[in-house]
Amino acid sequence: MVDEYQDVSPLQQRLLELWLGERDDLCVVGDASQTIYSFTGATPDHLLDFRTRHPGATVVKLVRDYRSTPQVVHLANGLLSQASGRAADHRLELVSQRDPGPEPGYTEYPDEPAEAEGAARRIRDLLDAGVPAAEIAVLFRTNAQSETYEQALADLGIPYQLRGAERFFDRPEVRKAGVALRGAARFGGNDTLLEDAVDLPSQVRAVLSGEGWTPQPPAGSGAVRERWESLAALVGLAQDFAAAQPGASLADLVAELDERANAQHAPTVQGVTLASLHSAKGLEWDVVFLVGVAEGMMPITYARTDEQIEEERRLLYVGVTRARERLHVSWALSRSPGGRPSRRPSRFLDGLRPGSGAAVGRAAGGGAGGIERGFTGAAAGAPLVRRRTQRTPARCRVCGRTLTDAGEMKLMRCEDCPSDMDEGLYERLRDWRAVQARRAGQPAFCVFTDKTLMAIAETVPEEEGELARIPGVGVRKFHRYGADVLAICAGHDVGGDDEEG
Ligand SMILES: Nc1ncnc2c1ncn2[C@@H]1O[C@H](COP(=O)(O)OP(=O)(O)OP(=O)(O)O)[C@@H](O)[C@H]1O
Repeated sequence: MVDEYQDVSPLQQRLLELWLGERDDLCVVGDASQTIYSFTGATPDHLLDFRTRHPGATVVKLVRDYRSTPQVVHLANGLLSQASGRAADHRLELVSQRDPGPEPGYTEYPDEPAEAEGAARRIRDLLDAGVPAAEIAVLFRTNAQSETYEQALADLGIPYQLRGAERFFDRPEVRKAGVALRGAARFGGNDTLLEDAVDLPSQVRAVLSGEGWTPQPPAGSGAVRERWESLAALVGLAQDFAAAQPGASLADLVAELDERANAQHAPTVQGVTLASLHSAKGLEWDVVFLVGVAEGMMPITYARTDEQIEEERRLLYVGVTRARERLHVSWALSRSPGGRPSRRPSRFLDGLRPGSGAAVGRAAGGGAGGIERGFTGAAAGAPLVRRRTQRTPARCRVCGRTLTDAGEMKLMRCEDCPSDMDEGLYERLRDWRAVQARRAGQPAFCVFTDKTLMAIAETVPEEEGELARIPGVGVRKFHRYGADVLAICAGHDVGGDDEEG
């Protein structure tokens, strides 16, 4: 008995033949529309030619779909109706056996971090409504996309597990890059590598060039490309960090990476699944978020030939058919906050998502609703000013001087300008922080650094917007600790006792 027979390689087929010998005692199960491993040499031809090789074989077409709602199946059928090539000639129109459910949702975001935060917020709502974390998955095209989602989930305190890949900061190339960046930060100006690097992103690019990063991606897919994508994700992180914290040094970036790695390493019990589309094969969840469904990612840029494009379509089909009840499809118009909104939603959704032009094949039609515009921060109702989008120069709130030192920016004043800190409040915040850190099993600075606590004790924020604007209070910390901090600032006792459990 062979499952996933559409994806057997010539070697596996040969092994099967050797096992079988002269016998015909064989059953194979497969779906040519789910062929997604052609790049490893696998081919659906063994499945499609089975009847020729075994003329006496009985063919059973399984068209009843017991997994997904009619709405999800409708989209899956719509995707395949536009497919071409040999596999598509053998496609089946699935018929859902389940009760109706919600229409798939489509959300467009201005940038990738906003998309990840949007998905994380929806997941938070689902968890609060009682959906088990194990019934939710976020599926993406490349493993390098995981970091943004790992961070967004960690920001909201949502446990997650990665499937088919190591956590971003555990990957060998990311660890090695971290060591190199740490070394360069320590040597600072004495490092000859950094001689020509004028700003933080170019310093990072210079250091990572020694680790295999190149301005252009390597040709093709596979492990080399995956490693490059990880390094490119680090370069992207450095660019975003430098844009949000003008004047930040390499050492500040290393501290930020450490903080992210710590936050993402919270122990998980049962979590939301983060997986690439390839490693989601054969699995299913009640709720599936298909993210990054934009041209360039889906189909991926290096898919050039018609066959490669068709394989990308099948990959999306695999993703759609993982959802039992709820499916959220999203994409971002630019990679980074403030970037040029040059991306467009995947061509595979043409004619299928509301508001898109007519499809080449039969449109899936149906489905009320439209595309949501996903925003973050204030636009989403939360009074957040996101660190990453902060563009105006930071100024000392005592003397007005432009601040360039990261520590001073956190304090929101020059180190030597007089502090008007409420000492009592500062102490109460420190006590509260110690309790939070113990509960989370993390060092205190992972909750808030001393500088951020000082800035809070000097500002004494009275409302959410004021707190959110304090550097060091990112989205994750705002959501996690904002209510407590505001209550402490208002003089309330938030129960700092460290009860177990
Ligand atoms: N006859 C049935 N009655 C009720 N539920 C069924 C029946 N057959 C399958 N299911 C359910 O449908 C879902 C999908 O089944 P299964 O995983 O076997 O499908 P599959 O064809 O292998 O899917 P894929 O290849 O797309 O991963 C599972 O949750 C399974 O329990």
